[in-house]
Amino acid sequence: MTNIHLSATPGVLRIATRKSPLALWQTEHVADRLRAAHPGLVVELVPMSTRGDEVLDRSLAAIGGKGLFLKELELAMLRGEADCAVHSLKDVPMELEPGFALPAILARADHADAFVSNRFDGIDDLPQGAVVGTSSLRRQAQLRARRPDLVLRDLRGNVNTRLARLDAGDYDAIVLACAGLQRLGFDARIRARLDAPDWLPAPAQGAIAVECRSDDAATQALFAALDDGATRTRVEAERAMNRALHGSCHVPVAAFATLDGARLRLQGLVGSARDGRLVRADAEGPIDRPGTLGEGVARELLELGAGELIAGSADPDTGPFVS
Ligand SMILES: NCc1[nH]cc(CCC(=O)O)c1CC(=O)O
Repeated sequence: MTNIHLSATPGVLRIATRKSPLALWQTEHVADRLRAAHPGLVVELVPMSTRGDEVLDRSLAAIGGKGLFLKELELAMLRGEADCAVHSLKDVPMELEPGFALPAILARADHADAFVSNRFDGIDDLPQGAVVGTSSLRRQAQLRARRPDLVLRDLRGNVNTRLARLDAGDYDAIVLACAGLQRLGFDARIRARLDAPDWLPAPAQGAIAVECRSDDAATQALFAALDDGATRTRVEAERAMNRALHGSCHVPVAAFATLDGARLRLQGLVGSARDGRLVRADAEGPIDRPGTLGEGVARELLELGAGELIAGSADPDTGPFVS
């Protein structure tokens, strides 16, 4: 694949990435897949120091800004410093910045959440009043619904930091994504998978997406080989539901779609991290209309009172939490 013209140096593709261990793993993974699909193509990583520190991220979320680190990587693409960027799709805003596209959504890894603890086997095994760490409103709402007695404490930082805080004894258990743990070699830390239909993941959890400029046809052509149609269909339904609820990764919204032949099934949930109220809905539709299915489930959730739960989820003092 040497005849494709790339904007900067012909034959070289530069991928912007954040510097966290999970972001670097995911970007290396995409780079390896790309090299395998296009022998001779030179793929380089452009690790970026983002200003997306947690304080800033939180204050931006509070005023309605979203995913600061995405903006940084997009700026790099606009400046011509990188051709594309790799993201966890669950952290990508429902509305992309104008002028950007997702040319590849990779085959989904494990979509489920993980219960991680050094002492207990699962949520139901926790003693009365146990302390569980997670800053995700979605995870907090589902924990509260199942175990109103638990003490939920904030837990931020990258996967490695969160595990270190568990090991330091700050929590009895924490909840993380299985996919992130598995990618970083921490499979053995998963004590229980929290899975559908009882427990639902974030929309698009476990899926990696590549972003590039929508006018960059050469980069889009290179990534076609990495796109997984089944995953794209499923996450489109999940993200359409979240979009219709005006969701982001800062609201207690969960969604999980599955494919069964030509049928697409979507389960959705909206909750309250404060009192554990949950509303659930699910529906089935044809695989060629994922957006319609997502919007339909969102409408059902709104009829069940999801709007009030979402509006009541933002903490007036600290702003919404980050997942
Ligand atoms: N918000 C951080 C984040 N973004 C994506 C993942 C996991 C990987 C994935 O969903 O693909 C994680 C860590 C976690 O939630 O435990």
